[in-house]
Amino acid sequence: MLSVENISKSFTIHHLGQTRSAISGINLHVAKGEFLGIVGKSGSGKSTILKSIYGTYKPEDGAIIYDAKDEGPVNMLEMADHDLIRLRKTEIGYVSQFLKVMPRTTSLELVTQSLLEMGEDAEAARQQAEAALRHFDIPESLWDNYPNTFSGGEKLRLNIARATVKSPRLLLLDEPTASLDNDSKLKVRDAIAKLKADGTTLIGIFHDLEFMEGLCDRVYDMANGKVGRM
Ligand SMILES: Nc1ncnc2c1ncn2[C@@H]1O[C@H](COP(=O)(O)OP(=O)(O)OP(=O)(O)O)[C@@H](O)[C@H]1O
Repeated sequence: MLSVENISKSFTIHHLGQTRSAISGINLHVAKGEFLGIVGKSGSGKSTILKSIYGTYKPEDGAIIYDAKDEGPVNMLEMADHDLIRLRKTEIGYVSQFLKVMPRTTSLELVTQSLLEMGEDAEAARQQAEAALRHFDIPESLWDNYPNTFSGGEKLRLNIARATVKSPRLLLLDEPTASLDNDSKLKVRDAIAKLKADGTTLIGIFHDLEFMEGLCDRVYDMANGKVGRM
C-alpha cells in the first residue's frame, strides 16, 4: 500500500545559519490493511516521517510510493500539488494533536465538509457527521458553534471525528490521543479498530504503548530503523 524508500529531510535554521538533519535514509513498507506503529524518543523524527508522507514536508531524496485507488502506484514526491490535494481529500487522512479550524465554520459543518469532499450527497453527509459527533461525545449544543472556543479535548475529538468519518484508505495518526482522558481514548481506539476491520491502512505514533497493543501489527523503531512485532 505504501513504500517509503530512502527518504531524508533536513531543515535550515536561517537565523543560526545551520542545517539540521531531521531524518535520514528512512525505509518503511506498509501492506494494505496493516497498522504500523512508529516509536522513538522525542525529536527522533517520527512526525517528520508522517508529514513527509502527507506532503506537508518534502524530503530531499528518495521516493514515497502509494498505491492509489484509481491510478495504482504513484510516487507522491513527484506528484503535482493538485493531485496530492485530491488524494488528501478522498483517500489519505491525517490526525494530529492539533485541530485546524476553518474561519466561520461550525463543528457540524467541518465534519460534513469532510464527507462532501468525498462526493457524498448533502443529506447523507449531514447524517453521518451527526453520528460521528455523537460517537465522539461532542454535545449537540456545540454542533453549531465554532470550534476555536472548544476545550482541548473537544477539539481533539472533533479532529478525530472529521478524519475517521470518511474511512480513508490510509490514515496517519500523530499522537491523536495525547491529551485525552481514558474514556475518550477508548472511543478513539474503537474507531481505529473499526477502520482497521474495514481495511484501512494505518501508520501511527503513540507514546502510550499500551494503547497500541492489539491494534498495531508491527512497530518501526526510530533508534535502529528496524521493524519488529508488537
Ligand atoms: N519545521 C521544522 N523546522 C525546523 N526543524 C524542524 C521542523 N520540524 C521538525 N524539526 C526538527 O526535526 C527533528 C525531528 O522532529 P520531529 O517533530 O519529527 O520529532 P518527533 O520524533 O516527532 O518528536 P516528538 O516525539 O517530540 O513529537 C527535531 O530536531 C526538530 O526540531
